[in-house]
Amino acid sequence: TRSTRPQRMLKAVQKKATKGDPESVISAIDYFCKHSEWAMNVGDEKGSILDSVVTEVNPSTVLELGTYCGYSTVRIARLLSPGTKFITLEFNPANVTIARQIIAYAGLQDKVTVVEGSSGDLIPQMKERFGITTFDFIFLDHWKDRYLPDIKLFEECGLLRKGSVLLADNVICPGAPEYLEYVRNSPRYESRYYPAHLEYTKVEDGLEKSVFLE
Ligand SMILES: CCc1ncnc2c1ncn2[C@@H]1O[C@H](/C=C/CNC(=O)c2cc(-c3ccc(F)cc3)cc(O)c2O)[C@@H](O)[C@H]1O
Ligand SMILES: [Mg+2]
Repeated sequence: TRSTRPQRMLKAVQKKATKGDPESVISAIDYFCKHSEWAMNVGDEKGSILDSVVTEVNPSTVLELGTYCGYSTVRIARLLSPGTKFITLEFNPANVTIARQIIAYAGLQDKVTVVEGSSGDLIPQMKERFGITTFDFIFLDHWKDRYLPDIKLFEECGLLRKGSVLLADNVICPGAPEYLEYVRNSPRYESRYYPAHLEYTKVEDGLEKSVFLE
C-alpha cells in the first residue's frame, strides 16, 4: 500500500541527513517540505522564533503538544541544557513511530520522552507519571481547537508558575481565535504576537507568546 507523508519524510531524513546531527535533520525536513511535499512542521522561519524563545527561557521543564513527525521536537531538544525534562505528547501511534525515529536519527532520544496519548488525558497525569510540578516552557502545536481547553487544564492542574511561558503556533493560520481572545484578555497572562508566515509559504501566520503572571 502507498506510503504516508510522515514515512516519506523519515526516508528523506535517512537519505539526506547525517546521523547524530540535529541541524542536518532540520535542514533535510525543510528541504523535503520546500521541494517535495508540504507538511505541517513549524518550519524554518517560525522555527527560528521558537529557537530564540527557548534559548531566552532556558527551561528546566518543557512540554510540547502535538509531536507530529518530531521536527519542532528536534528544534527544541537540540537547545536544552543537560538534565532538562522534555515531554512531547502525540495521540496518533503512526506519528509516534515516525517521530521517535526522526528524533533518534538526530541523536536526541535521551533528551525527550515521546508519550502516546491525548493531551486531555495526559496533562492531569504529568505530576504522578513524570514527577513534574510545573512547566517552564510549553509549545502548543496540536489541533487548534484544543489550545484553549488545554491551557485551562494547565491552570486547573497547577502546572503553571509565575513566569511560565506558553508559545502557540498557527494563531492566524489555521487560527486559534478563542485561545487568542483568552490569553490576550486574561489578567493572568502577558501576551505578545510574533508575526511570520505559514511554514514554507507566503501566507500570514505567527506565534503567540504568553507569560503566566501569578
Ligand atoms: C486531542 C489533543 C491531542 N493530543 C495529542 N496529540 C494531538 C492532539 N491533537 C492533535 N494531535 C496530534 O498533533 C498533530 C496535529 C497537529 C495539528 N496541526 C495543524 O492542524 C496545523 C495545520 C496547518 C495548516 C494546514 C493546512 C493549511 F492550508 C494551512 C495550515 C499548519 C500547522 O502548522 C499546523 O500545526 C498530529 O500529529 C496529531 O495526531
Ligand atoms: Mg503548527
